[in-house]
Amino acid sequence: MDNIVTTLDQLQTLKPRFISVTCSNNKNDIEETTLKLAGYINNTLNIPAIAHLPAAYLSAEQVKRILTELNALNIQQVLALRGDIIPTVPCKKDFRYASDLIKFVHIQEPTFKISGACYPEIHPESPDLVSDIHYLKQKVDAGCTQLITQLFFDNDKFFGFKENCALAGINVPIIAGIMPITNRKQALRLIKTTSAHLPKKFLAIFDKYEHDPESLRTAGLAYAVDQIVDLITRGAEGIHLYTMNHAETAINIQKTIGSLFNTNEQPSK
Ligand SMILES: NC(=O)C1=CN([C@@H]2O[C@H](COP(=O)(O)OP(=O)(O)OC[C@H]3O[C@@H](n4cnc5c(N)ncnc54)[C@H](O)[C@@H]3O)[C@@H](O)[C@H]2O)C=CC1
Ligand SMILES: Nc1nc(=O)c2c([nH]1)NC[C@@H]1CN(c3ccc(C(=O)N[C@@H](CCC(=O)O)C(=O)O)cc3)CN21
Repeated sequence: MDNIVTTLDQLQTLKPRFISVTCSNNKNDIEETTLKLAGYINNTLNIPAIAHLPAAYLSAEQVKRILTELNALNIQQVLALRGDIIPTVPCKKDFRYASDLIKFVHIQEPTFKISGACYPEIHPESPDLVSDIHYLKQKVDAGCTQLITQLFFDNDKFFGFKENCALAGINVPIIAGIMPITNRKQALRLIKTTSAHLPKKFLAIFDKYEHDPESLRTAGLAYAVDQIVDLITRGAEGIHLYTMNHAETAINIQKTIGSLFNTNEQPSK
């Protein structure tokens, strides 16, 4: 917890438009972890916080209580998720899909800004693109005010996805989720859970610096910077950095291309 607070204090100096605080379905500890940290970000650092709310394993009563606690902390933004399914643990019945949760939050707390997750390369459980976009439209119609993407390394996938969203009448801002590679093991673990296409240029970095963590970090950061410049210049509405609790990643990006962020998001975790 102390480490995270130090990281957050460093991130504050970057004045991001928001900082989101993740939460795992695995642990069932949203009140002690996510809410506490979100409260610190929102009320001590004065940076708007978005609390991740994965609800597949929560009851409506539990979500109600969490929303009340968020209100008490003066936080009115959530990332409404189903979250990762734990194969050995059956889900609760109230929020089978994120759209069920979005509807519920929208009714309970009509003033909340609700973000939803989206998948430029299709959610791994979706049978095809059409059904994925169909259910994404349902999430937006249920009350999402913005979408944040799963991490990706190939910008063309993102822009293709944005076109498909526009065709489907999905008109809310789509914030691009970028994970600068700082740690090989951690990156591989997360990439495995996504269907992210790894471009040749990206794989070359991974191969060349397999045994050189310092150079991997340097090259990974440069890759992210290149990706972000391309996203901004081609019209992305915002960038969300998955900083994995490493403030220096965001600080380095700010130093290099911070002036491009005037009209864009630049948050973390
Ligand atoms: N803290 C975070 O940032 C976390 C993010 N995640 C991400 O969240 C993902 C799952 O959550 P969400 O995207 O919110 O889930 P979601 O409910 O929007 O979608 C999950 C899957 O169900 C499908 N689906 C959605 N609504 C449906 C419906 N009514 N009928 C049939 N199928 C439907 C979707 O196309 C997708 O394949 C995980 O796979 C993971 O990538 C997971 C945990 C934490
Ligand atoms: N499938 C999936 N699940 C997620 O939870 C998730 C996504 N995708 N995509 C976007 C973000 C990124 N998230 C992340 C990414 C990394 C860590 C992480 O660094 N975890 C630590 C372990 C933390 C712990 O459990 O103590 C690690 O070392 O991997 C956590 C959440 C959550 N989100």
